[in-house]
Amino acid sequence: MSTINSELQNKLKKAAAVKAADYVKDGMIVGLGSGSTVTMLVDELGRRVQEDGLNFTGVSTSISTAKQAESLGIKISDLDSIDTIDLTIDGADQVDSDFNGIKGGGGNLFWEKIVAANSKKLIWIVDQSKIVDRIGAFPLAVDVEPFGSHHVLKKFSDAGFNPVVRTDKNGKIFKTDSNNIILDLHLHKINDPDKLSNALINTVGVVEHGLFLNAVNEVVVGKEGAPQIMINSKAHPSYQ
Ligand SMILES: O=C(CO)[C@H](O)[C@H](O)COP(=O)(O)O
Repeated sequence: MSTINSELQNKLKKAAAVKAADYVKDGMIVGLGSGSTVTMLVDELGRRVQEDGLNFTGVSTSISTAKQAESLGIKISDLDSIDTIDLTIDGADQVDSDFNGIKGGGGNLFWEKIVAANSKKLIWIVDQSKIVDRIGAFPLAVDVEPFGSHHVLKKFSDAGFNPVVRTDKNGKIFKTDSNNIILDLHLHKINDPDKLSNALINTVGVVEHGLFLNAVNEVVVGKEGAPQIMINSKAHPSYQ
C-alpha cells in the first residue's frame, strides 16, 4: 500500500466520490455504503438533489449514512421494501488486481455485504493508496455475535490470525449497528483469500467477514491527475 499524506488522500477520495456520483440517475434505487469516502459521495449527491433536482432513492448500509443522507434531502428506503438495488456505491480498505477487497474499516461490513448481495452492480470509491498487489496489510474485520465470542477469539488466536477486539475512541468495545462485536485480524498478507473466507464463515459465531472477493464491478480510483476507472468484466461474487 503506497503511503500518501492525509490531505492528498482526502482530495483523491473526494475526486473519486464526485466522479462516482455521475453514475446515479433519476429513478434509480442506489445502495449507499459507509465510511469517509461515502460521506463525501453523499454530500455530493445531496447537493445534486437540492440544486439539480436529482431524484433517486437510497438504501443505506449504516445508521450514520442514512442519517446523513436524510439530513441532505435524499430519500431513504428500507431494504425489505424494495425488490432490487440498481447500483451500490461503497468504499473499501484495500483492493488487489483480481478485484479482491477488504472492507470493514468502519465496522459496517455486514450490512454492506447484505446491500451488495442485493444489488445489480457494485462500485467502490477509493484513493490510489488502497490499490495493492496483495490484500492483507489492512486488518481484516470479522463481525462476531457477542455470545460466546471469547471462544471465537481463541480459535482465531490458535489459527495464528492475531485477532484484536475492536474498541471505540473511548476504549469501550465497539458495537456494530446490529450490536455485534468486531475482531480485527492482523494477517499482514492473505495468500489464499477464498480459503480464508471459507474458514471464517464456517466458524460458528462469525456473522460475516470483510473479504469481498471478485464482487465489485467497477472501482473508481482517485489518482493524482484524474480518477481512473478499473472495470471487472468477470465479477462473480461468492456471496450471492
Ligand atoms: O468498509 C467500510 C466501512 O465498514 C468503508 O467503506 C471502508 O473502511 C473505507 O472507509 P474510508 O472511505 O473511510 O476510507
